[in-house]
Amino acid sequence: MRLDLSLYLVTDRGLCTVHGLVETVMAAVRGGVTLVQLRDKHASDAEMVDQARHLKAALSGSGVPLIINDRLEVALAAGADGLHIGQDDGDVARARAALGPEAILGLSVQTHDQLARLDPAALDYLGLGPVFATPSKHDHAEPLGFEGLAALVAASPLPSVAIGGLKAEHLAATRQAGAEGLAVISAICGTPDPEAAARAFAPPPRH
Ligand SMILES: Cc1ncc(COP(=O)(O)OP(=O)(O)O)c(N)n1
Ligand SMILES: Cc1nc(C(=O)O)sc1CCOP(=O)(O)O
Ligand SMILES: [Mg+2]
Repeated sequence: MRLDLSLYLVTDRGLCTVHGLVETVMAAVRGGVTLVQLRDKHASDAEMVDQARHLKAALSGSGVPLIINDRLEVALAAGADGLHIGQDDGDVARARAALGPEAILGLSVQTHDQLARLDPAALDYLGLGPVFATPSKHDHAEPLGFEGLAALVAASPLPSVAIGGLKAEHLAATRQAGAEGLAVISAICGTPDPEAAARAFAPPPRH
């Protein structure tokens, strides 16, 4: 499946109180989300496989891939399109070997040391952040700001999305920093109209 990092929705079931998880995601896809990550820190593996299967069915035919956060076994069991792991979430080479060459595999990076150590051949994209402090991830690293983001993007061997406290008003600065896209939770999940919230991230028309 084609990897378009423009607008990456990372889910938080606890914030999808108005429409529920699947309807929130599908509204956001209608609004322009290009990639979806199922992230649930509280669900059991079985619950997450169930959520992933429902999402996968709903996304079928949309061309939008479903990525699983953290849990390789869930990604495999649900037949998801890929996996996103952080620095402490397991071995990239093992994940690639288990998922196969066609799956999408993303890695979180916060520092230049981490960039220098990664194996680009095993990965498809990087999640760089946090740009800003955010209540959506309690254990996040020191915020990068746009200058720090630009320095990481410049040194990155792979396409990247920026993450952490990003809103639609940050689209231009994020692109200016060189990231291919923005990954967001609360700017879409926590809103009463996820379709409109996603649409707000559309780039302005070119003249
Ligand atoms: C696109 C994207 N980028 C970064 C992250 C953060 O991953 P990680 O550092 O493993 O933190 P958790 O999300 O697991 O709390 C991400 N999920 N997605
Ligand atoms: C899941 C996640 N990872 C981050 C990182 O810095 O790696 S920040 C983050 C939370 C992003 O949520 P929001 O868009 O609501 O700020
Ligand atoms: Mg993780």
